[in-house]
Amino acid sequence: MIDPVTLDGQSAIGTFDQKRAENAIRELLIAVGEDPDREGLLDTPARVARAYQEIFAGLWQEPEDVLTTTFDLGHDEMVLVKDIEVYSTCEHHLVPFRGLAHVGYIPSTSGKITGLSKLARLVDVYARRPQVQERLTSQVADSLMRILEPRGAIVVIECEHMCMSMRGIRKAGAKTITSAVRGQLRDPATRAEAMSLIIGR
Ligand SMILES: Nc1nc2c(ncn2[C@@H]2O[C@H](COP(=O)(O)OP(=O)(O)OP(=O)(O)O)[C@@H](O)[C@H]2O)c(=O)[nH]1
Ligand SMILES: [Zn+2]
Repeated sequence: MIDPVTLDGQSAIGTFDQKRAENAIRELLIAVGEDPDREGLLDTPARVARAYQEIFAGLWQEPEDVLTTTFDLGHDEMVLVKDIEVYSTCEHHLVPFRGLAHVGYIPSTSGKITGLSKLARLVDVYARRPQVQERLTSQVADSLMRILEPRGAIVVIECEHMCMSMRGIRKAGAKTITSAVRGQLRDPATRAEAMSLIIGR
């Protein structure tokens, strides 16, 4: 048994094992009644394993890896990046959920801010793990608060879960909306301002 390492409340065993993933996909194909030796499936286990390495790349990253560039611009009002594409994987069914993330924060009084693209990279670090939407949302907010030390942060994520549309209850189009609000953004007026920026399309 390999000791797991803990990453923000999630655990991982630390490395991606391509051969093990390939064997597992081959076994899965047999289990569903397929023939993994037919021509069209010969390269599939290796291909799927590589795809999983990409889809779960966030397991080998820390938020500190992406929230590197910070500037002291002296801007101490809200910064909000909205409509960030999110692709993640439901940890219950290992099928995708996808949608949009909106990430905002009020910089510290010193005006410590990060590059705009880094907010989208931060979402990716956590989205590229086996996830539930609630945890993804709070991990993004909590790591922003920890690393940038802003006065407040808000993260709103809206996604369609394929486990609810392509199987199970089969309700295509249903959207799940989650939010995590920290610090001064909990103040009703500030929160309302952020929400109106997010909702106003
Ligand atoms: N809270 C939460 N639930 C999720 C998320 N992704 C999937 N789920 C739910 O996880 C639950 C798992 O329920 P189970 O009863 O164990 O699994 P199941 O029999 O496959 O459930 P059904 O999807 O209802 O067929 C389902 O209700 C999913 O909709 C998520 O990000 N957050
Ligand atoms: Zn699911």
